[in-house]
Amino acid sequence: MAAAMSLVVGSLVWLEDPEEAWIDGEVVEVKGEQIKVLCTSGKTVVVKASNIYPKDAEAPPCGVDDMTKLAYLHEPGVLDNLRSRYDINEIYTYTGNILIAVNPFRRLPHLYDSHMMAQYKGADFGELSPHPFAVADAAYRLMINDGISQSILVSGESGAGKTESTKLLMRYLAYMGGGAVAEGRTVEQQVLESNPVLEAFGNAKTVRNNNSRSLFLSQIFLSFLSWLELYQAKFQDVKRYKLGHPKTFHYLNQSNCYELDGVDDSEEYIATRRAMEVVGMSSNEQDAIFRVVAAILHLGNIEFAKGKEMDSSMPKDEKSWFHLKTAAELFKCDVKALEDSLCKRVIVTRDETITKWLDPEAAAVSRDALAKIVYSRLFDWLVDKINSSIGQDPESKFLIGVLDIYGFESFKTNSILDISSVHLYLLYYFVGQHVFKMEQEEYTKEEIDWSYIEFVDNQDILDLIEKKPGGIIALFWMKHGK
Ligand SMILES: Nc1ncnc2c1ncn2[C@@H]1O[C@H](COP(=O)(O)OP(=O)(O)OP(=O)(O)O)[C@@H](O)[C@H]1O
Repeated sequence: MAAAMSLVVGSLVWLEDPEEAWIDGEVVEVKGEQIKVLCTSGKTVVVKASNIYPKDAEAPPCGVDDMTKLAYLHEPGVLDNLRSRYDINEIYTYTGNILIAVNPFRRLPHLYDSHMMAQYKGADFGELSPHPFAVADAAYRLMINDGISQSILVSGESGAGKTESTKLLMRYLAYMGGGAVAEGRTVEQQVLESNPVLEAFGNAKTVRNNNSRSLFLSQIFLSFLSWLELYQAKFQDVKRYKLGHPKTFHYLNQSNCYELDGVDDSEEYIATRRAMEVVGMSSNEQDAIFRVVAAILHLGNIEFAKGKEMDSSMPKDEKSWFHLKTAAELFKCDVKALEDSLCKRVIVTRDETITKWLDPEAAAVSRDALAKIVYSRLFDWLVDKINSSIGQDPESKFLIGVLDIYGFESFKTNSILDISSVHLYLLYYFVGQHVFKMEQEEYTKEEIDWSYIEFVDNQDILDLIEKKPGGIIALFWMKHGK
């Protein structure tokens, strides 16, 4: 049981329900560990005392704006509070200095207009309703007044609203700090327009979210959104880059999904181009970007067959030769050099350089690796370009980092894509160090009477991965001679 509560007839409680998650009710009979509860829904159930959580009889019907005000901070209490607030259109709630956002799945423009930004400017944290602007304002003022860099971590499962929240934080920070105008564009405009550019090149449609960052750079095969825009929008561009329908490209046709409801690809393409202009990309640079993107697509269509030498490979047929030549043309590199980079591997030892043929299977792996690395470099270039065009001051001593990172999602099978050691660290730092340890130290310092809350952190898992010399990574490098 969550809290040591004395259950008597008349106690209000929460109990788990397979459909509703949690339902509430009133204890009508206590027989040792067996508790009979009359649920609000009308049904009566008998449950073990250890499966029951106390319900605060005095909780306000509209909920509380900071969960630390709750009498019981357990799962049903937290969820009930969030729902009560959501029912009155309050999508934000604090837990101390953490802001919880519940995705409204509808536009709420009145919450984010310039009048709202002006209200939050300089207001004490907690003075106004919970809001991302309040978090951004607190970070901004701490940086300016105390001269300490700040970080804001935005986390949650896919589709939870991280990107939207991040945009709001950025909008507020740009509003506070971005007054300067460069080449007719304000820094605020440039910061905000950097989003559509990064989204066009970094996002993909997933089962849960049409514009998901979850696969950011890790699976370019699914990241077809910008290619799709590219194809649909401008016929002359399609011709220039020798493109065709997305379904003719291996890197785009894996998901069999070429259209998104409510998304007009040509409009998106034009918006992306406009955003690229706003963030300061010249038309030559834009052309180079789309050339690289198109080249990657052609690269993906090169298939390999057995070559003349033993265990060697070569482009399979005329079609593959066409894509190889087009990729080379678009990359502006030598066709033979590109072919060699796919079909051969160069091993440099201390004494000599050995060139080894790759069989068709290995050549395909090498092709995909090249596509990924080029795409990844392109994306890094975009980020650098945006940063320099926004006028990031290399001399600046302080910064506010906004990290938008998906949280751990518990799927039936969790793959390596779902959780990384970065997540484990963040979880360790944020939940373990920040939420629990720091709070508990604070209580001890202020001599507040409280009972120690036991929590299991993920230090053991981190040690398993990273600890030297016995961790997985250390063992891996030991085996591979580094
Ligand atoms: N505050 C909000 N107001 C209105 N709509 C919202 C808000 N937050 C989220 N949404 C809606 O939910 C959708 C998904 O949100 P978002 O893309 O921010 O999720 P995410 O957590 O970043 O997902 P992923 O990890 O998959 O990238 C948005 O496209 C938008 O329609």
